[in-house]
Amino acid sequence: INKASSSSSYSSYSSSSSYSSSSFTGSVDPPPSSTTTFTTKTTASTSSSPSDLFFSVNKADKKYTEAFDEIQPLQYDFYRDTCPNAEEIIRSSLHQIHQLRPDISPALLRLVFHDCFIEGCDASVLLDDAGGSGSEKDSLPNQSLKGFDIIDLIKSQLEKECPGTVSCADILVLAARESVVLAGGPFYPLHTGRRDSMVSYPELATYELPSPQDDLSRTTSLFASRGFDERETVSLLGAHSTGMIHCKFFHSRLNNFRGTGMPDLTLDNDFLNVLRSTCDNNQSSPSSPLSSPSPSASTASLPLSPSPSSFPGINVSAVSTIPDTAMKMDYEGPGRGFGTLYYRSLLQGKGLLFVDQQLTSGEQTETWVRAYASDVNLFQRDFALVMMKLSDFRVLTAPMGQVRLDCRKVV
Ligand code: HEM
Ligand SMILES: [Ca+2]
Repeated sequence: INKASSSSSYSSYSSSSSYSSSSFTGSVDPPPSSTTTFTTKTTASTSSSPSDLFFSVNKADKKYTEAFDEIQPLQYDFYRDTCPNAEEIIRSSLHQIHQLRPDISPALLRLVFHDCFIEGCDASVLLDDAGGSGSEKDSLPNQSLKGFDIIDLIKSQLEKECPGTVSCADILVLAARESVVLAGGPFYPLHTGRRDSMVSYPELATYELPSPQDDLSRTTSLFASRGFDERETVSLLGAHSTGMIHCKFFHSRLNNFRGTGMPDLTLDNDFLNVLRSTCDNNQSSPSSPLSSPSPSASTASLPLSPSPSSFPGINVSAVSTIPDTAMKMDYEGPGRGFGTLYYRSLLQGKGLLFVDQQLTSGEQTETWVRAYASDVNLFQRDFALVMMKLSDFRVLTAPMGQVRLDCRKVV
């Protein structure tokens, strides 16, 4: 397996993390109520980026010592000579697509998370099954992923402009960045020069991707094993400020939660009723009964971050452009934005997924939920930093990996 790092480097990456908040957006002060220490994030840094650190960590890794001298670092504007319009093509394509299919931006953000979490940001999630050995995209946690067709579209444009040059892994992280911006989140700088994996990891995707039913300790340990501390985990989940969620992912919380015969008691009562009526109304659709075990069965969905103050004004509208989402609910209310509302909803017991709501059950994580609920700038700054870290996680660079010509197939 052609990877530039070993799993043993995860912890070194985390514990010696020296990429600094201050190098990007100014120093990060703890919120007044916080008891967390910030030694890793506020320490002044001589390393200019997470990827620099990544390479210094791996230089010490004997397994890669021989090949290491050849391994190229990620670079700022890697395609400046070979495909100078690459980033602009990705940006403008996404803006155009967003006009027609606004559901695609959140889908791409989710896609990059599911790629980077499994063996790093190497576009492994985009590979189709070849030869019957399975693929990540067919694994259970990935069956509701969308946006593969959009990546294909962008890739085909880039292939016309500069054949065989821009990797699918770079397309994915750059597209996700645009998606964040389109959702009202922060812009963050990204280095490029990632290469694509030659392998798909269906088993890892099945067992290592977090589940919406996970409790806090499972979630924090999955993220910690990839070098993300609790603060970073809470900020990453702020991605749930945008997009849709199908009833099937939270339906078990509404009536018979974990066999208790009762709903999940951490759910706010009014909110519970809204969720019940939304999901149960849509159960009546003959083509999509919620009780069916089919993955595409439950078609009702909600914005991940509903405005808590606007339940009476829910506007339910059919969205014909989203084939696997029959209903979209638009909550209109004051203060809609990327970040703050999601965390405020959690504080009010209005998290849609159990895994989201769990963030308020731990001392450290709850501190961060409160901090982000009240300080959108803090959230946006942390979110930008953690997306940079995620996007640089365990990347492959030349001479490792390859640049695929078709994102679904190894060359
Ligand atoms: C504990 C970790 C996480 C779990 C269990 C989780 C689970 C889920 C689930 C079940 C959905 C609903 C999918 C659907 O209804 O089709 C969803 C949607 C989404 N997730 Fe996560 N997620 C996690 C973390 C993240 C992270 C770290 C990101 C990005 C940085 C992210 C981005 C998104 C986005 C943007 C959507 C909306 C997708 C759309 O509208 O198409 N998630 N997530
Ligand atoms: Ca991957």
